[in-house]
Amino acid sequence: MAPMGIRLSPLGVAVFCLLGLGFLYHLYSGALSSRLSVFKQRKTVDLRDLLALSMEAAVQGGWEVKRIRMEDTLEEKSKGKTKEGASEKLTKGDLNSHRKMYYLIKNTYPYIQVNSEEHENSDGEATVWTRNIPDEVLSKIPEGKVVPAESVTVWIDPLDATQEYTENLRKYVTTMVCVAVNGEPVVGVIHKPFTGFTAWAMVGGGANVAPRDSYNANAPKVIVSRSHAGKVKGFIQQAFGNNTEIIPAGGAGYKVLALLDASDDDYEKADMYVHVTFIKKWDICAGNAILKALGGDLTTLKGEEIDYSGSEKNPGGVLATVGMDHAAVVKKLPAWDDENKN
Ligand SMILES: Nc1ncnc2c1ncn2[C@@H]1O[C@H](COP(=O)(O)O)[C@@H](OP(=O)(O)O)[C@H]1O
Ligand SMILES: [Mg+2]
Ligand SMILES: [Mg+2]
Ligand SMILES: [Mg+2]
Repeated sequence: MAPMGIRLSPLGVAVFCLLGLGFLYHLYSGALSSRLSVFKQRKTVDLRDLLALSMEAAVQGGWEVKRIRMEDTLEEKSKGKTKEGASEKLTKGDLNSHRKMYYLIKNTYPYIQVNSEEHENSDGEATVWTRNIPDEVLSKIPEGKVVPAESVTVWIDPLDATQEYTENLRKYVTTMVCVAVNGEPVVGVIHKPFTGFTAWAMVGGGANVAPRDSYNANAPKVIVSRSHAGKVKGFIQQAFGNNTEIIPAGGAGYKVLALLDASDDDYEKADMYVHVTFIKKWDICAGNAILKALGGDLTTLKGEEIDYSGSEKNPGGVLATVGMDHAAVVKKLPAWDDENKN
């Protein structure tokens, strides 16, 4: 009798091999994807590159803001009401600028967090940054500064002072980009679409604007909102007296520039900026970064630093100063009762 042997059918061998290969692929792809996710966590970004990109985004958004105003095709709508009941306006200038700015940044760095005031469901622009760093940046910041990509939050205000934009008060209008690292504002860009001026600064790097020579902390000229003022007048008079000069102006970006030496436009020269109603982080982050780079401060009315990560809300008001003792000013302010917190 012939010994019993196992006959392997060629089909069986093929199926067996395929199963084996599948199993190995499963193991390997698991290991590979976990390695890739480690790689992803280690992505980095250079803050000087982000500054140059932010400047480019603010300028490109600004072209749209200017064009829509010149063509008078604002298509003004209301997004709803602020907590205080003012109409929150939205125009084609806000939306077109958002599209330019958001996608330029997001297409260049898809893996960083970008928070814009506006949103849009249509397909975005296919633009990518040219990687050109302006000479004025290279000369003031000779070396880059690399940080982990996951520590970065970018805040975009595609059009600040929309209310004034609808009233054709052009000098108040800006486009803004801010880069925060671990919640701290480090790069700020405020662009003026109608003069073409771009104010920029990087904390610990450089800036193209500077504080004025002197400020009056005892009898200050205080710049405030003209369309979201709330009870700011009484608040300021309680701190500095009934004769305090109060300057109503539009735009959070404009009001920060009014503290500095910017000369592209006709700025009211203010000693401090105070805001008592609710405000969002895209309104104040760029100004905060610029003031911080110049040794100034932008805090809540209790003097607390603002964390530019997470939620967009800033319910604690704003006090912005440069070239003076910020903590001493906070002490002069009336108690802030968080009435705007939600
Ligand atoms: N109470 C409030 N609620 C929501 N947004 C406010 C606000 N007060 C001011 N802002 C926003 O902060 C920016 C500056 O305001 P103001 O000119 O009144 O000082 C404006 O940004 P946008 O124009 O980008 O919406 C405005 O909408
Ligand atoms: Mg708005
Ligand atoms: Mg704004
Ligand atoms: Mg806006």
